Parts: sequence; C-alpha cells; structure tokens
Amino acid sequence: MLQGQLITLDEFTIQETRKFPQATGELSSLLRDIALAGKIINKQVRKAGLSDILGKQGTSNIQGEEQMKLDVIADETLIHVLKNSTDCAGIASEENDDHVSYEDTFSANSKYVVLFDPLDGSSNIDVNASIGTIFSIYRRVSELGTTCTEADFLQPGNKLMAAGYIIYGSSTMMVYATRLSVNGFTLEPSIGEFCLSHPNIKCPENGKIYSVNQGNMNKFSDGLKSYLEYCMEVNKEEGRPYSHRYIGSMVGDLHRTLIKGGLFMYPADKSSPNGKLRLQYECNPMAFIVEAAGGIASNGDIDILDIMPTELHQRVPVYIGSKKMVEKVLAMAHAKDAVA
Ligand SMILES: O=P(O)(O)OC[C@H]1O[C@](O)(COP(=O)(O)O)[C@@H](O)[C@@H]1O
Ligand SMILES: [Mg+2]
Ligand SMILES: [Mg+2]
Repeated sequence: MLQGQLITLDEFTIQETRKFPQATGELSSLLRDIALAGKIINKQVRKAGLSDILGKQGTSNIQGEEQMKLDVIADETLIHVLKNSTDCAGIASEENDDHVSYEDTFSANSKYVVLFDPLDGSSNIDVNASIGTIFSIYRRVSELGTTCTEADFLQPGNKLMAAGYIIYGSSTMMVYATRLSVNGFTLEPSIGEFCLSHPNIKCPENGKIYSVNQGNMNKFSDGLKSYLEYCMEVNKEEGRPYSHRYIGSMVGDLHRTLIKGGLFMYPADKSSPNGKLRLQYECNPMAFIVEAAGGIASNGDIDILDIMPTELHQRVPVYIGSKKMVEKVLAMAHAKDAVA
C-alpha cells in the first residue's frame, strides 16, 4: 500500500470480511448501502439553504414531534436505498409508526434488518449546526424467506451486529462499530468516497467535558443536581470545573464524547420520566458504539444494551461516555436520591 494512500470504506469492509472465513459479506455490503444513503442525504444537507428544504414539513410523527422537511427526505432516502439493497429484509424508522418489510424475494431471504433515526438533531437543521443519521443492524429472529416481524426490531442492544452514525458537520463522517472495533471514515468530496480517517477509535477512560440540557436542571433529581454542582465546582487538583458543551444533536454530542472523552446525559426528569431519547433508534446504537470503544452507557440502573425493548418508539434515560465519568454520576445520583 502506497504511503498516504486512502483506504475507502468499500476496501476496508472487504478486508474485514476476509478476516472471517465464514463471513458472507452481506453485513459489509449493507454497511456500504447505508453509506450510499448517507452520501445522498449529505448532498441535500450541504445545499439545504438554497433548495427550499429547510423548515417544517407540516406533519407530525408518531412521537408527536413536528417533522422537518429534511427528516422526511432523509427517511425516504434510506427506505428507498435499503429497499434496493439485496441484504435488508426490512426497516424501522423514528419517523414511521410501524416497521416496513420488503416483500421481494431477495429482501425476504436477507438475514438482516435495519433501524434508523434518519435525521438526528432536527432542531439544529435550520441553524446550520451538526446533524446526523443514526443506524443499527440486527440479525433477524424471524425465518428467512418470510416477512419480517416486529420481534425482529424489538431485540436488546446486546444482540446488535453493527451500529453507527453519519455526521453532517464541518466534514461528513461515517463512524461504525462491530463487536470488534469502532472506525471512522471521512467523506473525500473529490472522489465521493468515505475514507478511513479514524482507525480503531477508543473512548478515553476519563474526561473533562459534561453535556446535558441544563435548562432542565430544576426538573432533575437532587442526586443529579449535586453531580452538576460537582462538575462546576472549582477544584484545581481535580481539574474542575469541567467544561459544559451541548450541541443539541445527540450525534454531535456523542461524536465529541467518543473522540475527546466526557459524559453525555439525557436523564429522566419530573416532566419526562423516561427522558427524551429513543431506545431503539438513538440510545442502543450509541451505547453499542461507545461500549465497543471502551466507554459505558446506562439508563441510570442497568446497561442500556441489556434493556429488553417493549415498544418500537420507547424512550429511556441515558448516561453515556467515558467509563469513570459515567460511574461517578451514577454513584453520586444513587447516593443522594437513595436517602431523598
Ligand atoms: O432540545 P433538547 O430537549 O435538549 O433535545 C435535544 C435532543 O433531541 C434530539 O434532537 C432528538 O433527536 P431527533 O432530532 O432525531 O428527534 C437529539 O439529537 C438531541 O440530543
Ligand atoms: Mg434523534
Ligand atoms: Mg430524528
């Protein structure tokens, strides 16, 4: 390989497949299809202000949220590309009430299903801040050759085969994890290919950045309030106060946390007993990525990946990031709230 030669996502996934004699290449080909959908969405995002695709669609999704035009465009793009993929039996999307099964022979005989949050960080679309697409891949539990069922999409995160996100930020990147490793690829616009730029990502064990919507602080538990005060306390020896960063797009806040270390939280509060973020579309894929990179993810009591899903669109509280910071917030929250 020539010095400085770029390794494209295609080449990388093919090399990874060759490491496992029993591998069929279907998972890699599905990852490449998702990357293609990401490139198409990226093209729209990059010129959003010029092509009348900013703003609201005028419709709401099953979660009662107003849909943005880009939410719908990204959703339709993924549904279309994965329908034409030979390796996807069906999909479930944050923007659709129910899962969609692909009935053609190829799809019905595929062993994988895909879940996605087509556009994450919708509140940032019109203000040009980082947004993204989050995806996760399960091996179906229903029989090959049949239509996939809801059970295929209600599997716990510890059953994931792969998960990732595409971030439309200062550059466009695709980061994905398998159980073995987490790798990041940057879109090289002149060749239109995702190229390996962040091999074998490891989430630092500790960090100095915490990330939460502090506007909700008065609705948080006393334990969590005491942890936020701990973060803001002046303590030179321990490197506090920590910095507070909050982009308001889970993809943006998690990408920073993965690369630099830190803690991201969307906790339960008095008005949202299950927090805001969706288990199947947001928390499970991000937990899978962060844990494959050495970090941890919890709902406050158990590992996110061990939660048994009951509904396609259920929400869960989430504490995710550097091992030591997640352990600290959980210990402080539990200690205080246990006596409250
Ligand atoms: O504005 P809030 O309440 O802080 O919520 C921000 C969170 O909501 C989200 O935008 C929800 O995701 P969607 O944009 O996909 O609905 C997350 O990306 C983000 O972390
Ligand atoms: Mg989202
Ligand atoms: Mg979304």
